[in-house]
Amino acid sequence: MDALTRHGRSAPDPSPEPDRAPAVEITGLARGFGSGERRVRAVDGVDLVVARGEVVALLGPNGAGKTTTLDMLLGLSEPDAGEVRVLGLPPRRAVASGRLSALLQTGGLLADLTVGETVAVIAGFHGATSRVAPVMERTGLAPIARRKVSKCSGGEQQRIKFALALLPDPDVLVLDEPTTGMDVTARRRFWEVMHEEARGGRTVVFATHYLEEAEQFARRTVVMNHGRVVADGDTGELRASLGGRTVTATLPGPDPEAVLQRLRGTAPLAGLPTSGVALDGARLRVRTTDSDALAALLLEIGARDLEIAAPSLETAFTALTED
Ligand SMILES: Nc1ncnc2c1ncn2[C@@H]1O[C@H](COP(=O)(O)OP(=O)(O)OP(=O)(O)O)[C@@H](O)[C@H]1O
Repeated sequence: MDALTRHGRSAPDPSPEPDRAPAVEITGLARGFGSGERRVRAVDGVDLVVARGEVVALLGPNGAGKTTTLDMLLGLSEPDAGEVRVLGLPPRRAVASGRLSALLQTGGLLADLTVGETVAVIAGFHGATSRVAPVMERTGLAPIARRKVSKCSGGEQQRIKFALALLPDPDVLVLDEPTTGMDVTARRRFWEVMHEEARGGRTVVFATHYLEEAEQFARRTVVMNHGRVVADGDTGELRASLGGRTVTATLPGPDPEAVLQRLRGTAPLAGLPTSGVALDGARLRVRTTDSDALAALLLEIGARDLEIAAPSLETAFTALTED
């Protein structure tokens, strides 16, 4: 059996893990830095339950509290308040038993070792030497196994860290901005591998700045801002949460302004907020909940190049996190 499959775990975990405990259970989590006036509430009352096998994207602007949350999820720092359980266990026990691992932004690699040596040494710590070859293969490191870590690009070093995170065959994988430094091809390859891992039943929680990564990869997205969860749900629904569609078309005739004025008095444009209507030259752009009726009206008056688009996740994200 492929050493990477989810069913080949040879050493059963002796911990008294409740069978049905969720992959991640975070309750009332809080953590601040500094004191007095300067106190920053980095994480300010976060509740989050992630079911086993879920893939969840954690989105938020810089300083939203994502890394601080992930650090506590991994047992790297202690909360001021609240509790974290991973598979029913305190995070450190989950890490010690190899059921939880991570690819973090920080944490160095030893520059003088080769890629192959790095993976082999860490595999030794985990008692997972049989997984070295399949993990190297899966993460695309086999062709550069003899290269010194110091000669690897930023993206390659991320792949090495990813390989190290896979070595213990974890049930829960936490990734903090995993594709930083990777070019487009490497990012695509990385997510292909992650898809395979998730299909195999691993739970994946990842923080990212790339909205398209959440959109393409995570069925569920959690948006954080100022240390709190401001949205949590199906990624597609979140995208559509602003409601409506954007309808764009080129207006006919020499005086688009006058055409727009006339349209303004007609349903469904009549009554729409001005902020949702923009005219750039002859190109009209309208956000509306009745895109069918608007499209019909525009075609009727001879508008051209009609486009109807759902709001992007980026639009939803900006609306959710702007102050
Ligand atoms: N060790 C620390 N000491 C003081 N302040 C900190 C510390 N770690 C984080 N903070 C502050 O806590 C807040 C949350 O930071 P955090 O790194 O968790 O955000 P983030 O969402 O991961 O941001 P980014 O996307 O930039 O990585 C920020 O205001 C940050 O400056």
